[in-house]
Amino acid sequence: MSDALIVADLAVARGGRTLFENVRFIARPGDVIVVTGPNGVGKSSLLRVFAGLGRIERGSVERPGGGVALMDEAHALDRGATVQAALRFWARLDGGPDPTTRVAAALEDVALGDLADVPVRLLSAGQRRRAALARVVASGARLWLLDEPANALDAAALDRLAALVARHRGQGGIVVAATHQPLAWDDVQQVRL
Ligand SMILES: Nc1ncnc2c1ncn2[C@@H]1O[C@H](COP(=O)(O)OP(=O)(O)OP(=O)(O)O)[C@@H](O)[C@H]1O
Repeated sequence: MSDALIVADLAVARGGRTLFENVRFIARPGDVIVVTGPNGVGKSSLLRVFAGLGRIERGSVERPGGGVALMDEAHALDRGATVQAALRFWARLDGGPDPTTRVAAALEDVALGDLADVPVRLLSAGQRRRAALARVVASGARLWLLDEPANALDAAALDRLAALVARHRGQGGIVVAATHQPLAWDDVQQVRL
């Protein structure tokens, strides 16, 4: 297994229809890929394939070693649990040492430390998105797959997201983000579907 995400001549279908084809790129440690395109073109489907959750019609995807974390609506936090309990559940599933410490640090990273004991169902839309980002941060995975990470975020939260992405790439991480919003991140590769 290499340390890069290698995508070769990829085509993905859903419901018997080819969504896109001929997607190819290589993302090495420190690289950020921003995927754009109109509604329904298949951005979320592409991230699911990178996470190993979707079917490939043609081509290939080679994932880097070091784990994958997908932030999307399907990986919602337990609405009845407190923020920290919901995150610890995922941190334990993701594996690695000391989930409690990792979750506490990730909550500080997204400025949700003060809401650690609040039930997930009481969070605002932007706070929920920050909690979902904390799940990805706490996972310790090398490859972050972020589906619409900027949705519902205010200016301060957008700055923190950018800083966390910069820190992750500085540590040799790889980020693939699907977005409708312009992301003010430096030095990214664009993939348009
Ligand atoms: N489970 C499914 N079975 C069949 N088709 C599906 C399924 N899930 C999604 N699709 C279809 O696949 C296509 C791509 O959906 P996807 O969510 O990947 O697009 P997207 O580019 O992320 O869209 P958006 O910008 O609206 O978030 C859509 O036409 C959608 O209807």
